Amino acid sequence: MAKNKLTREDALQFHMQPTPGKWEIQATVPMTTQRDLSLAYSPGVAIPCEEIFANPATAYDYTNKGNLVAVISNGTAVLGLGNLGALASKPVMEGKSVLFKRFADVNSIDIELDTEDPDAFCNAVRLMGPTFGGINLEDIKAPECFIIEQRLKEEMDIPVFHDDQHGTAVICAAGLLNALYLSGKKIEDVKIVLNGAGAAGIACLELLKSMGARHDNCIMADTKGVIYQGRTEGMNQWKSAHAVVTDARSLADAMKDADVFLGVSAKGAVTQDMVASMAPNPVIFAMANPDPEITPEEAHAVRPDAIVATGRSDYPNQVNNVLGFPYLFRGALDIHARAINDEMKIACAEALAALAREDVPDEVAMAYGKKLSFGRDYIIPTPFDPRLIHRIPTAVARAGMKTGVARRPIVDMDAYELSLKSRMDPTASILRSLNARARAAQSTVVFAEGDDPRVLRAAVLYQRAGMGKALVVGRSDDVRAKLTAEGLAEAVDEIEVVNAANTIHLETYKAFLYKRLQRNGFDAQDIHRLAARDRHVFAALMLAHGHADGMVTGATRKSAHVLELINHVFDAQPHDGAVGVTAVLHKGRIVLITDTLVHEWPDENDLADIAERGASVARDLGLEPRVAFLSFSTFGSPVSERAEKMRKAPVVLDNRRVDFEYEGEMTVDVALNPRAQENYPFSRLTGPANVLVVPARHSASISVKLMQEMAGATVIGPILSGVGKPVQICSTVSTVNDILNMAVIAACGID
Ligand SMILES: NC(=O)C1=CN([C@@H]2O[C@H](COP(=O)(O)OP(=O)(O)OC[C@H]3O[C@@H](n4cnc5c(N)ncnc54)[C@H](OP(=O)(O)O)[C@@H]3O)[C@@H](O)[C@H]2O)C=CC1
Ligand SMILES: CC(=O)C(=O)O
Ligand SMILES: [Mg+2]
Repeated sequence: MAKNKLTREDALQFHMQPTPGKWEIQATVPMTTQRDLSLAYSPGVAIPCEEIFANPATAYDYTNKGNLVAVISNGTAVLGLGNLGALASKPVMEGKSVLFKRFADVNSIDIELDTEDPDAFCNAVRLMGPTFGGINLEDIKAPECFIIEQRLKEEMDIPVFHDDQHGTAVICAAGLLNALYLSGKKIEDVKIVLNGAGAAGIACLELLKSMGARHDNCIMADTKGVIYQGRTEGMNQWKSAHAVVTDARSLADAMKDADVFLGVSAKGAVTQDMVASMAPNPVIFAMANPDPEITPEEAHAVRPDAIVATGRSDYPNQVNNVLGFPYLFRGALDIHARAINDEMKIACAEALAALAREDVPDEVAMAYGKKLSFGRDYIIPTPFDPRLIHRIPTAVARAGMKTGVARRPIVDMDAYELSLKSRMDPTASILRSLNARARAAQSTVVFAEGDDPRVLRAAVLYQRAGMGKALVVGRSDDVRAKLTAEGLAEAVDEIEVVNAANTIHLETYKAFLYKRLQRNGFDAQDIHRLAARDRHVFAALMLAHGHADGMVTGATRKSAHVLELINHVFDAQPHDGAVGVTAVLHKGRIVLITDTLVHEWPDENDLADIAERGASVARDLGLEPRVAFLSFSTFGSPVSERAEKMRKAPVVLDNRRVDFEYEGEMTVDVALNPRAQENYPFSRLTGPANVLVVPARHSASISVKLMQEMAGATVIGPILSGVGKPVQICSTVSTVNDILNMAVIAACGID
């Protein structure tokens, strides 16, 4: 079943926030000083221009050409939505660009050309050749796409690849190899019916035939029905090449006794009756996007013996070209290929099929919240498989070198494989695995501030993402009005609103609170006010009594105030061992900064406690902790009274015999930079620190906010640790995503 229900509103919000669209450009060189300007621009820029003029191959050394791919469309076949035109295709093309970056670290820009004329299209693309290392054509309808691709391949000296044709064919072939293996059938013997005789359909059938499928066993159909020999209506030369002698005229006729159905046509093109008439153990790839020809539920209802795949990410077996184009181009770019040829495509298909049969690493299981193993529901690797980046491009590059399209062959393949591994951003996998853990935990999270639209959105997202149950503290009519104003009216019935008026536990909560606070100047009336009217306290009481597994608050009030209120219910004071740990993610690195919430001016013993909590949170996030005690001096120089406690804290830890690395005092550059660390060979850190213990809360706050504002770092936290229950306090400037991240941390039980 499709698990993660997406609404139109979700999709539109995603595309609007934080800025319209899905990507932006950043400089990779410093652009701060006069000298930087003179190098990046005139006069310095003249030198590489002259070098490239003298030797064009050096464009790969002095410009971004070698890692830049254009995603180009005219919008004539946008997914399965039809001819929406150039402008409306832009979200898909921006999407392909970010997939290039995310999965294979290929820089990519989208270009939408407002023409249906193949000549005009080819001219525009050809003239852009010098800019790019490769051209990925996308969502251009058949038959024009065949003419365009063929011409551009002839006219350009960089890879030109129509993703909907060859990307789809490669993934379809990989999935089919494995599906047939599982159903005990051979490609030479099976009867294949393919619906949709366009870009994807023609290319799929051609590749499968080159891999052994027999012409007479393959029937192709389009909107006019079966493409039989002698048909004249709606034909073209590409369809004619696949016409067969057959009595079948409709798709239903063709599907009778078929072993394989491949759909690259449109939503709902296949009925349950058609599926029911197929041969035993049928293979059904309903690849139309965004909605398949038939859903897996519908297909399985009539044929439980079928292996079913779709193009979507919310069902098992996603047969989608996202598994192909990033890695095909990565391999091609890395050998400065002139083209992506058939051998490279087949190498890609075989490598993907082989990968799916291997043991799946735990990391992937974490990302998907379940163990995957080769079988009917796992015939093809999942897009988040971290092995793809080093396994597929190497296979593609090898095939390219063997077939002579490499301008710069790779000499050391082992080193190449290693360099591919290091391209991927480890922070992405941390966030992904937290999400997966939350999904597996299915925790009930109480969102204390149900009067804030950001909180409501986060609560709805939490629940819709299948993480568990979201409870929001608030008044039902107010929540309803706010959700409706946010365009989320249908979510009103999805999330549960909780408050003092609708709980049966109010008296229990009050008794608990009275017991804790009666000797601190609180009388019965104060207790009633706190328990019944303060949403932070009410949510904390729910958590304390096991009526929720985690709580999130702090979006509407300063964290110090919120912490004070939480302290009525939990022991979250400095002397209780509570600590705030903030994760800062930037440029593929993650560091935890602590204490960002509880201790104003910790002494050396507090600092040692803080280090222990920081190390524990690091382990919870999947990091092996290396703790640095930070100051403005390193190992006693310069001497300063203010640095004294940072010098003493490691000594306190020495006596505690903790099981993680720590060192200090040191400046932040020594903590983070391995070269700066070389000056201190006696240091006990074996690498850059990932937990930074700072001298005071104000320095913590300054560091985190500086990273956020100046560098655009992603900040998660402060994660409140040491309270014994997952209470997470976000900041008043939190976005919906920040609040959701805190809910995920709470849901994972990190405390
Ligand atoms: N999963 C994946 O990775 C991919 C999936 N696709 C999907 O494949 C589909 C086609 O894309 P593409 O090849 O680029 O588009 P094209 O426009 O090039 O081709 C579409 C083809 O589908 C046929 N068709 C359309 N509707 C029906 C129908 N109801 N019954 C039978 N045939 C139909 C058309 O028939 P006619 O010739 O008679 O007009 C045409 O032959 C889309 O849904 C797209 O999302 C595409 C690429 C990748
Ligand atoms: C996946 C894709 O490229 C398409 O559906 O068009
Ligand atoms: Mg496409």
